[in-house]
Amino acid sequence: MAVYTHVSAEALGDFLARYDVGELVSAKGIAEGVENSNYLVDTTAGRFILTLYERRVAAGDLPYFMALLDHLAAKGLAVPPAIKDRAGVAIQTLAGRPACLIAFLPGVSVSHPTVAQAHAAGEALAQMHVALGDFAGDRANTMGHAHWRPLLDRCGDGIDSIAPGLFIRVAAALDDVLAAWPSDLATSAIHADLFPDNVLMLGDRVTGLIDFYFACTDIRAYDLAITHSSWAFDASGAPIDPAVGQALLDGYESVLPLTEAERAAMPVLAQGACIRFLLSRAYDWVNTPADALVTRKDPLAYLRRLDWYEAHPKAFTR
Ligand SMILES: Nc1ncnc2c1ncn2[C@@H]1O[C@H](COP(=O)(O)OP(=O)(O)O)[C@@H](O)[C@H]1O
Ligand SMILES: N[C@@H](CCOP(=O)(O)O)C(=O)O
Repeated sequence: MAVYTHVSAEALGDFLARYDVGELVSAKGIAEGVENSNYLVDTTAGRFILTLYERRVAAGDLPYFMALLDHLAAKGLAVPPAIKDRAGVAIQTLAGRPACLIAFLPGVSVSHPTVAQAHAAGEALAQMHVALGDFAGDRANTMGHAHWRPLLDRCGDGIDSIAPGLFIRVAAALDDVLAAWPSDLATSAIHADLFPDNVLMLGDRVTGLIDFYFACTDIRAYDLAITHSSWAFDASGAPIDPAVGQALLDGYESVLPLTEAERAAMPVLAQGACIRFLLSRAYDWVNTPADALVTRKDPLAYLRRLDWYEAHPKAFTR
């Protein structure tokens, strides 16, 4: 459940009155997601998403995220731009939180991607990278590789309560990955969290890419590695049909072929992706009470993926 901030009907009605979006009909908290509070809002003019930014989203980063969404939407990509009120303002304050009213996109996120769906997601990621080639915005990756050791240190010994020996296991993997981390690959704005739950689909068609709140400037192929680490495995971290992971890569390369240097770096980028999500999940696991409303995500699913990438160094070889 991810509704951290309650918005009263009165406050929402006053908020919507700033916009040309009709009258409030209904509003329901959305259970999916872990970062922000999201409501599905129906008005007499249509359907919208109301997002109140919590936790890891800094208000100062919102102009970057909104500019990125406007850039992609202007190029015809299926992303949800924020709606502007009558004064042209997109980033608002509601119930004491930064808040945006966002275009609703149709589609559902798949739990068990098929080959065709993974191929379409890979294509959509590459199309996004192409469209971001001339995006001027810049945001440092606050969850990037330079932050992983400090994050592991902040988890501390507590991480061993998740699995005995986890601290030492992650520290060793981190040493290897940081020693091999590439410094010469193309960078651009990346999504950095394109998990299946952030891709809306109807059948085999991508109808929306959402949740850009980790977007940042980083290695472009790292975005593909993050996406692979989330699409090619099930929720427990076990690899699903290898054809699904391959279809994701094929879909990506049908639009934007990898360079040889990018392909060679994919194993270390994928292991880095595993460490990044293992650590953020572990930090949340250790710091979120087991009875909190939000569902904690399993850090060990990312340890299993890390094990798999380490054991399959040729997974990205043609
Ligand atoms: N623009 C949108 N159109 C349709 N549904 C959306 C949209 N944005 C979010 N959602 C729904 O809300 C859920 C949570 O959104 P998300 O941005 O992933 O939250 P969080 O940032 O908390 O992880 C999504 O899984 C999806 O069901
Ligand atoms: N995708 C991350 C957590 C971020 O959650 P999201 O719902 O905002 O995508 C993970 O699975 O660890």
